[in-house]
Amino acid sequence: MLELSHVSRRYDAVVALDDVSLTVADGAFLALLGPSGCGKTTLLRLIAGFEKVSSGAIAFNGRTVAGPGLHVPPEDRQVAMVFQSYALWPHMSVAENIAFPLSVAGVRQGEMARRVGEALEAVGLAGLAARRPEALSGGQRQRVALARALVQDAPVILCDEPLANLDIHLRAAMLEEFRRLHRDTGRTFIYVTHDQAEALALATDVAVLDRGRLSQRAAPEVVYSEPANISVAKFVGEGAIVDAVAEAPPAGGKVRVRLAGRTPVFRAHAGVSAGPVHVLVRPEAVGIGNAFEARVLSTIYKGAFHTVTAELADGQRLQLHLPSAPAPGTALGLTIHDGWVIPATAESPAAGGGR
Ligand SMILES: Nc1ncnc2c1ncn2[C@@H]1O[C@H](COP(=O)(O)OP(=O)(O)OP(=O)(O)O)[C@@H](O)[C@H]1O
Repeated sequence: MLELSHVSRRYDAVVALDDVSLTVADGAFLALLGPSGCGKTTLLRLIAGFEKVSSGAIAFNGRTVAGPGLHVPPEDRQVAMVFQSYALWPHMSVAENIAFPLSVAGVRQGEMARRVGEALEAVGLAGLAARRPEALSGGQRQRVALARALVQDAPVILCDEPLANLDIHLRAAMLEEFRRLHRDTGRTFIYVTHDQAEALALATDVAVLDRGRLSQRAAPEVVYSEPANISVAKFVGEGAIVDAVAEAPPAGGKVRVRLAGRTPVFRAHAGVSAGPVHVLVRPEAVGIGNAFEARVLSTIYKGAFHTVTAELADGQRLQLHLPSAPAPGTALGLTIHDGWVIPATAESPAAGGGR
């Protein structure tokens, strides 16, 4: 188990990470998610040991590796890292690149050859052992980097946006690859991404960072359907955040709100009290019905459906998916099947609520 306790990292006046505590169970796939500059890479580099904590502590299986006056170097932490840039040696073959960490660790030739062979097999590159990185595609290079991480037998694999440089088709194939390797190897993966679809697809746990602080750490389904605050709600998934007024504190996890002249009942965050609230409404929770009068503002063709932005009577906007595109200005009757009520904060939703 990996445990971070009150970890902060400052660079002069910049607070890159602010009092982050979290635990990662053995065999988990934790996605670190958040907007650019929120501290994801810093957190990964602190775990790897490439950076020192300013305060707080990091422990692997009860052994403290970073803390006040203590900094265990990366090579003694039993972690392996996969970088966005692949970081392969251009003058070495694929096999030599993968063997490199083993030769540094003094592993014998015979065992090295066996382990390199297994790692090549695991990532589907058995036929390319003698190639140089320059003669590989981006996806193949990333597989080499992945094999070099796997070959080390480190129980924790740290991945820093490994798919960011790949085109959309390769990303999908490599997503499958990461998922399969996680399942087959039983290792713990900590995976930095700013792509929420990637995080939701791969992770057993998601940690969302916002300006250096941990906003939420939960299963992907929980982060999606019950975001802890408005920054998580805005960052993960599609949908609109609308202003409403809760009529009373929630009871049994539900609350009645006043919204655009109606009083629907929605699921509610435990921190909600009576008064102004925000409501996250996902497009799949909105359908044609007769609860809310609305008017079509715009549509975007998405292949399998059209994403329609519609304006409610009070001027707030919702999104929904429809099989065909109504013309702008068309009157629509809508129903909202589901909403997630978040306490109102100083931070107000985007103008009009839609994204
Ligand atoms: N070596 C450094 N010196 C000064 N500031 C730094 C340093 N490294 C990171 N920072 C700052 O710390 C904050 C967090 O950076 P970090 O790279 O961890 O964010 P990130 O979430 O990984 O962003 P991105 O998705 O853009 O890679 C940023 O404000 C960044 O400018």
